[in-house]
Amino acid sequence: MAPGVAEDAFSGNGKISSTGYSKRAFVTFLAGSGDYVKGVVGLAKGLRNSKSAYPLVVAILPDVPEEHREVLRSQGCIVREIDPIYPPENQIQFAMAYYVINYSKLRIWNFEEYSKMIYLDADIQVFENIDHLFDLPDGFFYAVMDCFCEKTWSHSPQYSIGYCQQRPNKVTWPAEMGSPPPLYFNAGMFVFEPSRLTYENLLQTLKITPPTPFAEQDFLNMFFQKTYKPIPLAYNLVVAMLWRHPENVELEKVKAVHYCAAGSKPWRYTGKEVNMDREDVKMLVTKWWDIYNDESLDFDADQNPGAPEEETFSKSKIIAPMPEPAISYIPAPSAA
Ligand SMILES: O=c1ccn([C@@H]2O[C@H](COP(=O)(O)OP(=O)(O)O[C@H]3O[C@H](CO)[C@H](O)[C@H](O)[C@H]3O)[C@@H](O)[C@H]2O)c(=O)[nH]1
Ligand SMILES: O[C@H]1[C@H](O)[C@@H](O)[C@H](O)[C@@H](O)[C@H]1O
Ligand SMILES: [Mn+2]
Repeated sequence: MAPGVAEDAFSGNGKISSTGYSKRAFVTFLAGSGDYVKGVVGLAKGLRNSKSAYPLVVAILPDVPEEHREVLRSQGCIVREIDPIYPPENQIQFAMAYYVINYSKLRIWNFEEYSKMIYLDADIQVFENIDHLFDLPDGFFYAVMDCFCEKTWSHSPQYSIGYCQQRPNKVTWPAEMGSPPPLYFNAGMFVFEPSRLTYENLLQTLKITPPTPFAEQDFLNMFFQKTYKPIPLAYNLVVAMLWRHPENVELEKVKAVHYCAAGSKPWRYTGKEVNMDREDVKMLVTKWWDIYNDESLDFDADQNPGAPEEETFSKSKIIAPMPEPAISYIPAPSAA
């Protein structure tokens, strides 16, 4: 059990409380005209398959084409356009060049019509109901601890000495390197409370925070360091855990899988990249496709009168404009 979280917080059955229904939602993020829209469609269907009681909001950047917005609406998603957010200019190299667009995710703290949300990357699939996470006590930031062993971490001191918080006693943190790094979460999945105050604080803090390799993931880790509470790996199985820390993985208990390792995105999967020929990876990719291709999981507007919301409401209609920071920006590359 993750430190700091009561066992019974994970035994909920996903029932809707009479007051909480409209104030809770899942939220994902979509940028560009590429194939991540498939991930969002898969996720919407996966949430339906898991009998979730809550809708999926898709925070989209202006560069998402109208056909893709229409596909998302036809799958029951609530489409919300957001303006991009850029970090202060800096010469830093992101672990992946496109991570820069992920700072725009900070806009979801401004979705104040929801009291609690669960953020999921578009390359996550939910295989079992996780609605009970909405019942976790307010006031904390919940997410799954990351692993530092993949090459994407090669820039870090953790990677250079072979230290990973997933097995902190194998290589211990050397005293001469100071105190060990604080617990670090993967920002592909987290439970949070939208709040105007937090949102403004995030944007103000970003203005004075130089970008770092994991972009908004590093930033959120810094910002929520004191309120972060780890939750079990089953809520965001970063696929590399299968070969880096198999002793920590109980595959049959996994509820959400994060296809983030190189070559593992199901809609791009070829099986050729390193580790991609593993049987467990093939099985998880097949399970993703089974949901994506299952027509019985398509949204049925007749069964859901009134949903999804008719209109794609843009930020300008519902949110008072946020002044842009008076600093120079790194231009965002078009999304991969
Ligand atoms: O062209 C793109 C690229 C990304 N995305 C969105 O951005 C998310 C993040 O991208 P990836 O899933 O490809 O990235 P990783 O899983 O490797 O990224 C991890 O590190 C990132 C650092 O910026 C973010 O924190 C991200 O949430 C976290 O899971 C996607 O799921 C998707 O929702 C798009 O919509 N279009
Ligand atoms: O967010 C990143 C990303 O998901 C990478 O693919 C993974 O290797 C890292 O551990 C993680 O920090
Ligand atoms: Mn991801």
